[in-house]
Amino acid sequence: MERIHVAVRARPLSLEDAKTSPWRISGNSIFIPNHSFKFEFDKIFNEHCKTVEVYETHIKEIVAAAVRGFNGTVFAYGQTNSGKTHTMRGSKTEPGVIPQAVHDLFRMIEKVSIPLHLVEPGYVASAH
Ligand SMILES: Nc1ncnc2c1ncn2[C@@H]1O[C@H](COP(=O)(O)OP(=O)(O)OP(=O)(O)O)[C@@H](O)[C@H]1O
Repeated sequence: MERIHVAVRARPLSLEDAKTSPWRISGNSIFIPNHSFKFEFDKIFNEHCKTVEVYETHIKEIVAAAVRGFNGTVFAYGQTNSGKTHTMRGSKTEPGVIPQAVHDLFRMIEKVSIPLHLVEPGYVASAH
């Protein structure tokens, strides 16, 4: 995996927004029809994707690498209401990547033979 991986997650639009949003997704690109620009990303998850897919695609391996001693960071960036909390924290019905990572982390720790691990959880949310 590349050292830095940039993925976009599109969230479902309201009916009103869907009428006016000019943006279209094609593969891993976002564009406005009849305009020359096109923005390419490592991965685009469309509005139908579930958080588990986001987690399984890129984040699970970062958690696994952390257990092997590698540093890793996952952060969500976006305008207000774009779905950062939905993706990171989630809900009971659709857990976010944080609860999925914590679950996996302890499952992986149980399996390795090193007797002692120190887990120091932290969570930072910033609004500017
Ligand atoms: N992929 C999604 N599927 C369904 N609903 C979503 C999705 N992403 C976000 N939402 C809903 O959209 C609303 C805004 O999402 P959320 O609170 O996660 O945004 P945010 O980026 O954390 O906003 P803020 O920066 O203002 O805290 C919430 O009601 C959330 O449940």
